[in-house]
Amino acid sequence: MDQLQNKSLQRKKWLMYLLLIAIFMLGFFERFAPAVFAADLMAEFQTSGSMLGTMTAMYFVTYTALQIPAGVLADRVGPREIVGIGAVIAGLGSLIFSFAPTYALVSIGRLLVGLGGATVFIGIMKFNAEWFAKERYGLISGITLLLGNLGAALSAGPLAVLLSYATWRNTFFLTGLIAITLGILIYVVVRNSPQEVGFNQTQAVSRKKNRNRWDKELRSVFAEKSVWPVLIASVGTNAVFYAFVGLWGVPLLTDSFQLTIREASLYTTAGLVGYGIASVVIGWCSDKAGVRKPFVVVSSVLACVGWLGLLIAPWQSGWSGFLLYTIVGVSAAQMVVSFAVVKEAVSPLVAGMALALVNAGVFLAVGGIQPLFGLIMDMMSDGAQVSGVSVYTFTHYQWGLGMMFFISAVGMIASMFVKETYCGREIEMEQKEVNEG
Ligand SMILES: NCCCC[C@H](N)C(=O)NCC(=O)O
Repeated sequence: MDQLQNKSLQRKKWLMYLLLIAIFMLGFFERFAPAVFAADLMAEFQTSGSMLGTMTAMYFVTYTALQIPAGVLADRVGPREIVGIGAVIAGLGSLIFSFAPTYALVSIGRLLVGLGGATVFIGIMKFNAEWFAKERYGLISGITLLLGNLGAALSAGPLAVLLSYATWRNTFFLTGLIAITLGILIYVVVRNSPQEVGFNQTQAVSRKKNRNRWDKELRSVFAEKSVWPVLIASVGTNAVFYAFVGLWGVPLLTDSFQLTIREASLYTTAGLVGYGIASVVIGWCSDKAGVRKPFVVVSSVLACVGWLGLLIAPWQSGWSGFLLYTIVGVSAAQMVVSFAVVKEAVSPLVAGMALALVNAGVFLAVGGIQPLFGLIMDMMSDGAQVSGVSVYTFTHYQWGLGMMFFISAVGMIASMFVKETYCGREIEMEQKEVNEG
């Protein structure tokens, strides 16, 4: 390939990546935006908090349930089709949400947003695997997760400001239109691999050559021993962190140290910022070093240190609290290397399924850890309530933190069993040996 061709290929690749990342960020925005509208939604539909929770949870349930099918489709059909169509479905869901006159219809809208959105992350990770050099997979995965989380951050602060000018209906109407437009553009512009635009310099194996049955392949991914330690290690770092910042991280500080919600959110923000920055740094460092496992193990150890610190160290609100929240956030960036390991441990033909399995596992774990944390605190509390709301002290939270430490310790043990994939070079060497032999 001459220099001119290479330049044109690079331009096309980044344009396609930009379109995909735009819909990924929009998806993250939609995922968390209902939190900002909670009061408006409850008032408009005359719902209780639990009904509102059920409606917003529809997104997560659908999203999680569809991860594996999305992985199968990413491998068998391709990112262009699944993300393009998924974005249009999510956009239609968002439009229905914005017009819905009833609770039932607003819930259907939310469900469609989850259904369409479920294809996006796995689609991008598959696209990255096909289009970017394997030596850069860690870095590009880190950048992808960082940008997605930026979409989540936009749904918190800036959306709250925007709400003084626009209603939730206008906001979802606009995001719906943007999602549909992006979906169409993705379908038209994105190509699944460089071969599709006439270049033949990728490590990807053409889907056309794959005549295996998808269910057999999926079973082979579930049976792949090297995937499970990665998943357990990721639960011990990433799932515990998400479960904490998503629910218990703020009340722990307001109940134990009498901080305001605004002050307490600064600590979870510190964790998220640490997570975002560390995602890019760990991906880059792992690519540069040419190894994955040491980064997985060190992150798991860091998670244990962070949770143990929150559990037994004499920390307070202030720098010590910020430090511990940041440590558990930084450790969660292990996910970037975890995704790279599973992608490299399996054949490129089933990379989407393997990535989906780990992502779905982490989502499921977050959904389990959050109520378990509350349940443990309820079991340990004397049932004291103020205006019908349970009152917890730091001692109650310590039981929940103990569970977090336990999960991270199990993850750390699992991390020792993670396979070293040498950034994909191992598979390449094995394939070379097979070809030569
Ligand atoms: N509830 C959040 C789980 C996060 C899992 C994983 N770290 C992630 O960010 N996945 C990206 C996605 O949007 O699926």
